Amino acid sequence: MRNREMLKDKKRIVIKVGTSTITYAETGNINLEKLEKFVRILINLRNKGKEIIVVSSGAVGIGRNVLGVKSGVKDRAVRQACAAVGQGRLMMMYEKLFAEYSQLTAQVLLTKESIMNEMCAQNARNTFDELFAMNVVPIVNENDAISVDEEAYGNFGDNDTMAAYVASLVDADLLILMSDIEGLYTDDPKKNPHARFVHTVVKIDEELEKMGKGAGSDLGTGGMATKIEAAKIAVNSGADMVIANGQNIYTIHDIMAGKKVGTLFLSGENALEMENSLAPEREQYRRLAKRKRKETLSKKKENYQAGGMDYELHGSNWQAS
Ligand SMILES: Nc1ncnc2c1ncn2[C@@H]1O[C@H](COP(=O)(O)OP(=O)(O)O)[C@@H](O)[C@H]1O
Ligand SMILES: N[C@@H](CCC(=O)OP(=O)(O)O)C(=O)O
Repeated sequence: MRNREMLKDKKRIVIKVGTSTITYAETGNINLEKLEKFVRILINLRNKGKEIIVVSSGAVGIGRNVLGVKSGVKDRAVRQACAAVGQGRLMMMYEKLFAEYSQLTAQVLLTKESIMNEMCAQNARNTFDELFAMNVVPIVNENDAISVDEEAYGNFGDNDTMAAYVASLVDADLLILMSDIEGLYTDDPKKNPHARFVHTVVKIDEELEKMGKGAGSDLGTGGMATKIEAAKIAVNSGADMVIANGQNIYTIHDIMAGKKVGTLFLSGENALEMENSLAPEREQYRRLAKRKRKETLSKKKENYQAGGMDYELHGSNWQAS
């Protein structure tokens, strides 16, 4: 379990790619080479018998690019128009690439209501089940052209949490978020050079939540904060989650092979197993640390004695008096 072997056996997998993964940051154009590789990886996973759902961002970025709209436009109608144009272009590219391997795809555009309203959610669940039965790969995005943030349910705004809701809706056992960074650090490494990488998360607590800051680029939405939100939803629904760098899209192979790439968030059952398996190692470490502390203390005492100095015990530490 601890060496991520269990990832090999995952059957129903939701894979989310961010705008930064499928477009060139400098030009905003689609990265065709990467998209093609991505599609091949997905078909290969299908060939292995996995059930795949793709959550793909990119509608707004691609639409902006083809319409020549400058980045950073905040006007909602413009953004939604960009999404409407971009979504078509995005889907056309996926269709074309999947068709090369005779793999059928389906566009599923969701709103927050379609997940939060139990009747809509049941409909969506039935649709996904039917698509799986028909061997179709669903390609999901938020219905950006119509979703608004003021109404009863609001909108997702970011595909990280939406992908987690989708994973929960279809009872996926793994959610993979391909990002522009290799995973979670203790702080945004673009701003804090001392940030350390986190390989595995067993428990999402307040301290961990504080690590996740906003997006690091103009293209990204949500940053690490929404990915931690997504992790909470995923692990609570019983799916493990991995955040990895989409720069090298073949990393998906490594994840599925159980290699130690990205940050793995363990779901309840797996987290418990990990905790238990770590217990003897922790105990061993505690004993070792205690022995080392004792050795250091007696060395200190010896040094005081050798130097003819007076010393006394302060708490559990020898200090010169
Ligand atoms: N604790 C953190 N660890 C890693 N990245 C972080 C952290 N806090 C904020 N970030 C930022 O989140 C970004 C990734 O999210 P985002 O910009 O939404 O891109 P994407 O949509 O490609 O996932 C990183 O590039 C980084 O700048
Ligand atoms: N639904 C939006 C993407 C929102 C989003 O989360 O974007 P990203 O941070 O690039 O994954 C779109 O397709 O442009």
